[in-house]
Order: sequence, then C-alpha cells, then structure tokens
Amino acid sequence: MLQANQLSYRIGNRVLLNGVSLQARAGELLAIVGPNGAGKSTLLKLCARELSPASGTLDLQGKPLLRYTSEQLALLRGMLHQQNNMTFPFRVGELVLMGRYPHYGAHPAVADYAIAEVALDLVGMRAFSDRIVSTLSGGEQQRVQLARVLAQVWDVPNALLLLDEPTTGLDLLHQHHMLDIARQMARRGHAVVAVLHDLNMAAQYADQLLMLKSGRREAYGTPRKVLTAPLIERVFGLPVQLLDNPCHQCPLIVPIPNFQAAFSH
Ligand SMILES: Nc1ncnc2c1ncn2[C@@H]1O[C@H](COP(=O)(O)OP(=O)(O)OP(=O)(O)O)[C@@H](O)[C@H]1O
Repeated sequence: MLQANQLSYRIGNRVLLNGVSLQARAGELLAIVGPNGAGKSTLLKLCARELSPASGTLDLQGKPLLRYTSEQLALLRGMLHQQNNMTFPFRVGELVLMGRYPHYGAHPAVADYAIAEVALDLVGMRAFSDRIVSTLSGGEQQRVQLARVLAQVWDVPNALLLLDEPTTGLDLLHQHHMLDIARQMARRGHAVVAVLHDLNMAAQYADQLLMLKSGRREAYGTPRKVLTAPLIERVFGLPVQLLDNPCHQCPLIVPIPNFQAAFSH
C-alpha cells in the first residue's frame, strides 16, 4: 500500500529524518513510536505528502506519491493532525461532512450524509451533530476530527489513514476506543499508521512498530520483537521491566524511573 524507502528530510542544516524506510500494509496498524523530537510527525507528514523528502522515495499503491494530483490523493488518504485550529464556527455535522468533500461535486449525496452519520456514530458523537465545534471539549473535538477523517476514507477500499497522536486529550475509555477504531479500520482493509506515545497502547493495538530516535530508525517489526527492555532504555533513557500482559498477547512495559539525581544538588 504505502512503501517509503530511505526517506530523509532536513530544514537548513538540521537533519530531521535520516534514511527511514517503512511499509504500511492494507489490513495492518503500524505505530510509530519514539521520544519527543524523534521525527515521528515529520515522517507522517512526508507519508501524507504535506512535506517533500530531501531524498528517498514514497509509493502509494505502487505509484510514486508525487504523481498523484491533490484531488486523487484526497480520495486515497486521510490524515488526523495533532492540532486542528477551527477558525470558522462550523457545526459538528458540517465538519464531518467536509470529510466527504473530495467525493462529491456541488452538493453532498444521500450516501455522503449517511457515511458522515456512521462516522459520528462510531466515535459516539452523533448527539452533538448541531453543536458548534469550538464549544466542544478538547477530547470531544478530537473525536469529531477522527469522524471527519473516517468519513473521508470510509468507502475507499485500501485507503491510507494517518493518525498523529490520536489519543491526545482523550480519557482512558476513549483512548482505547480510538485505537480500537484504528485497528478495525485496518481490519476493513485500510492501511493505518498512527504516531503513539504510550508504548503499552502501541503494544496492545499495533501489528507493527517503527521506533525512531533522532530521526533514525532504531527498530521495526512486531511489538514483541521491537519492545525489549534494553532498547526502550537506550532509546527513551528510562529503565523498564517487561512483563507478559496477563490479558492480551503482548508485552507489558513497567517503567522504573529514577529521577532523584536531578534533585541531589
Ligand atoms: N519547522 C521546523 N524548524 C526547525 N525544526 C523543526 C521544525 N519542525 C520540526 N522541527 C524539529 O524536528 C524534530 C522532529 O520534530 P517532530 O515534530 O517530527 O518530532 P516528533 O517525534 O513528532 O516529536 P513529539 O513527540 O514531541 O511530537 C524536532 O526536534 C523539532 O524541533
């Protein structure tokens, strides 16, 4: 579906990404993890074609990403951004319907309204349809933005769904609900790539993990393969103990912080 080879990106002399490769496959949820500033969002923006790589190649469904028109791309990939600043007083229903914009001409069809409602239902926000988006809480807005992106790719087989820190601002239930939706979208045949900070959530929901540090790929593979205690300690600078998650077939990471040194002076 999406094949990224040896991507590099720099701003001025600063190298933000250095030779990173990944494959987002239909049916799979790929999580990008790593410390603050590792290059995760930059990588996602390259995959969305919001940025252009300094070197390396990106192919979507076997065709170079560069060769798609913006209209074609809008039909094939949806992106949930880390921050969505709402300048206009849109209502929730209107905003989600905007996700359908690439699909219709002058006016939305009955099917577009129906898909927007399905998406709002999925995120549990249908009752908020008439509310002005900016009056919602941060977590509610995040769920509405997800509904907009879900509506965009809902009926596009093999679409690419890119989610940048989708669980930010969500309570415990909705963090899990968000990642469950992401995984279900993958199971429907989409390729889903999500930037995540919580390694335990990544272990529980992702099929594949890509771990970045300082713009480089540190590890890539299944959660069990990638999430080892020495690697996590080296990449995040935090000792951890790894247990078997008693409820799910994945590792459980228990951080063992020791910050006393910082206060010893
Ligand atoms: N426009 C810019 N100018 C200069 N540096 C930038 C710019 N955009 C990003 N960076 C730097 O590039 C690095 C990678 O940024 P990026 O947002 O991709 O990191 P990230 O892994 O998503 O971080 P976080 O987990 O904090 O969201 C950071 O050090 C950031 O400060």
